[in-house]
Amino acid sequence: MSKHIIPHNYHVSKTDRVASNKHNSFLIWFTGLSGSGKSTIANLVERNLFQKGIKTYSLDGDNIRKGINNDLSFSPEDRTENIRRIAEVANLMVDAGLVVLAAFVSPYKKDRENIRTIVKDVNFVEIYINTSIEECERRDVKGLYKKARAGEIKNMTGISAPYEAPDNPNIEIKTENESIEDAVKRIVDYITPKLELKNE
Ligand SMILES: Nc1ncnc2c1ncn2[C@@H]1O[C@H](COP(=O)(O)OS(=O)(=O)O)[C@@H](OP(=O)(O)O)[C@H]1O
Ligand SMILES: Nc1ncnc2c1ncn2[C@@H]1O[C@H](COP(=O)(O)OP(=O)(O)O)[C@@H](O)[C@H]1O
Repeated sequence: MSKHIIPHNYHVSKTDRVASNKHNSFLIWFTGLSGSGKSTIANLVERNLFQKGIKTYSLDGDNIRKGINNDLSFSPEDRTENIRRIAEVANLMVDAGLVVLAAFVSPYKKDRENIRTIVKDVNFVEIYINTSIEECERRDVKGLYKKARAGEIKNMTGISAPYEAPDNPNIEIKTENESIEDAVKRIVDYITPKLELKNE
């Protein structure tokens, strides 16, 4: 090492940040079809945590695909790059001491495995919002399925592009059988012990 490169002795570490926040930081990842309920459930989980004083931040299509990833389409390659960049951004936020909630279709298993590698297994909670394509199409929250059926949208997940369901998610929510409130409670109950700092 050159004598001109002085090590940073006063670096603020992740350990310092989580100690200051008084809770652990990690990434809660919601995957599922468009209209499955990812954003609805993630937003309510975030509100619940935020009201308890947890430092949180949500990443979703609105703040990512309109910003840092506005150069990406819905081709398989671009979805892979979309998820990789989101995982890298989330990793920085976890390092900054935040509980990050990310809601993305993320249809490919290999891309979700890559998130696990980027943020490290212990920092990753995978939640599968399992709603059938028939129900998502019935809800058609944004009118996208109608457009996909009319051939106006190509590569629509569940219609003309695949969705690879997780084999072993930390939590699976079947929204056709479970209310929004019950799903939020189940997720918050799962997360709460993970927030606790050990060796205090
Ligand atoms: N072709 C196609 N397939 C799936 N979804 C589409 C498509 N085109 C646009 N949209 C809208 O974009 C949102 C999905 O973006 P994501 O970044 O989550 O997708 S991915 O993870 O890269 O697959 C998704 O948002 P959500 O409905 O919130 O899931 C859709 O509203
Ligand atoms: N049990 C449930 N869990 C989540 N959403 C539900 C449920 N039942 C009905 N919905 C409705 O389904 C829609 C899901 O939309 P949204 O959360 O935007 O999905 P996504 O973010 O996956 O595209 C919302 O209108 C929501 O009110």
